[in-house]
Amino acid sequence: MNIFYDENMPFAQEFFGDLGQLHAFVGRELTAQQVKSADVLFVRSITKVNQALLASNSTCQFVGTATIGVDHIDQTYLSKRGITFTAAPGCNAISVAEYVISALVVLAERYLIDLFSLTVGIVGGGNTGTRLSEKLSALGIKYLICDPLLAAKQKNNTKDQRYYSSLDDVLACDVISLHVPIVESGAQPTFHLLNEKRLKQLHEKQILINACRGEVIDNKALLALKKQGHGLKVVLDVWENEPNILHELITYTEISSAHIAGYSLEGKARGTEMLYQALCQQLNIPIEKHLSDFLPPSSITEVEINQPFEQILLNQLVKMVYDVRRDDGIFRETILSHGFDHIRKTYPARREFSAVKVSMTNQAKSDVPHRLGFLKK
Ligand SMILES: NC(=O)C1=CN([C@@H]2O[C@H](COP(=O)(O)OP(=O)(O)OC[C@H]3O[C@@H](n4cnc5c(N)ncnc54)[C@H](O)[C@@H]3O)[C@@H](O)[C@H]2O)C=CC1
Ligand SMILES: O=C(O)C(=O)[C@H](O)COP(=O)(O)O
Repeated sequence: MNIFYDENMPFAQEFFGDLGQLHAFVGRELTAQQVKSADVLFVRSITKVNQALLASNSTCQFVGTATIGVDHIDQTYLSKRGITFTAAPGCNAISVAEYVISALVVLAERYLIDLFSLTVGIVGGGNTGTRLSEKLSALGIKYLICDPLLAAKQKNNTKDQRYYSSLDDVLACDVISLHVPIVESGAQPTFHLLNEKRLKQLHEKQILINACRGEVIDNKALLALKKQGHGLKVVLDVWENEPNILHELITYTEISSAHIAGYSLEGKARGTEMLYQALCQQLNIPIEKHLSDFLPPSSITEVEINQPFEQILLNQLVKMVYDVRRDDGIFRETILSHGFDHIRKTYPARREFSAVKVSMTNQAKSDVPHRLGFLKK
C-alpha cells in the first residue's frame, strides 16, 4: 500500500511506517503525476484535493486531512469517486485557544488592560470557540458566543444549554475572536463576514483576533480602516490569499503570525494520530499506537506556585509555555526575506499548557491553572 503524506506531519513514520510504503511530499507542490500511485493520501490544509489532483489516479481509496478545516478538499468529488474521506475535527482546537489566551495576556500587559474586566465575543461555537470559552471561564472572563447554526439546532439538542448571542452583540464586545470555517455561500456565509461596513462599526478600543481563516475579514478594508488611524487592535494569524498576503497590513497589527495558531506539537500530532485511527478502522486492524508513546517531555515539566492567582501570575505561567511574541517576532523579521511557508515549515517547538504540571502551595490554593489546561501534580 502506497501512503503519501505531507512532510509537515509529525510522527508520520511512527504511526504509518508499518502499514505501507511511505512517500513524503511538499504540501503546496504535490502534483497529479506524483500522486498517481497513491492508495492513501494524507494532506494538511495547503494541498487542494480535487479532480485536478486525482483524476489520473485510479488507486486512491482513502484521503485524510490532519486538520480541522476542510475547505481545501472537494468532498463532492471524492464521494463521486467512492473515495473515503476523513478529517481531524478538534485536533488543534486547544492550540488555537492557547494562541488567543497568549495574545490576550500580551496585549493586556502592553496596554495595562485588566483582563478580568473584559468581555470576549466569540464568533463560532464549535471546537475552537468552545475550547476558548472554557479557558475564559477558568479565568472568570466573561464571554458571549454567536453561532446561528448551533442556535438553530438547539431545539433538537437538549445537551446544548448555551445561550447564543446575536452577531451585533458579539461584535460590540471588548475582544472579538473569530472561530468559523470559511463558507462562501448559503444562509450563513463567513466569507468577508467582517466586511467594510462591519469593520467601520467597530470602536477604537476593541481587540480583533482572527485565528480561523483569512478570508473571514476583508483584509483590504481592514488596511484602509487602520490607515485612517482607527485604534482597533488587530491580531492576525490568518490572512487573505495565503501565502501571498497583504504585507502592508502587518505594520498595522499588534500581533502577526503565519497561520500557526494550531501548531502546538500536540495539535499537529493529534491530527496525525486521528488519521492513523481512521486508517486502522478502514483497514479493519487494531489501533496499537498512541500519541502519548511518541510525545517528548516539554523543556519545563513542573512548576510550583507560591502566591495567590492573579493577572501577573497568569502572564508568567502562560508566557512560560507559549509567548505569542516569539511567533510575531519571527514573522515580522523573516516574512519578506523567507516567505510565509518557510516560517510555517521551520516552526519552532511549542507545547500546550497540559505539557506542564503545576502544583500550588497552601498560600496559593486555586484551581485556575488546572482549569486553564495545566496538569495537576
Ligand atoms: N489558525 C489555525 O491554525 C487554525 C484555524 N482553524 C480554522 O478555524 C475554523 C473553526 O474551527 P473549529 O471551531 O474547530 O470548527 P467547528 O466546525 O468545530 O466549529 C465551527 C463553528 O462555526 C459555526 N459557524 C459557521 N458559520 C457561522 C457563522 N456565519 N456565524 C457564526 N458561527 C458560524 C458552526 O456552526 C460551528 O459550530 C476551522 O474551520 C478552520 O478553518 C482551525 C484550526 C487551526
Ligand atoms: O486545522 C486547520 O484547519 C488549520 O488551519 C491548520 O492548523 C493549518 O495547518 P496546515 O495544514 O496548513 O499545516
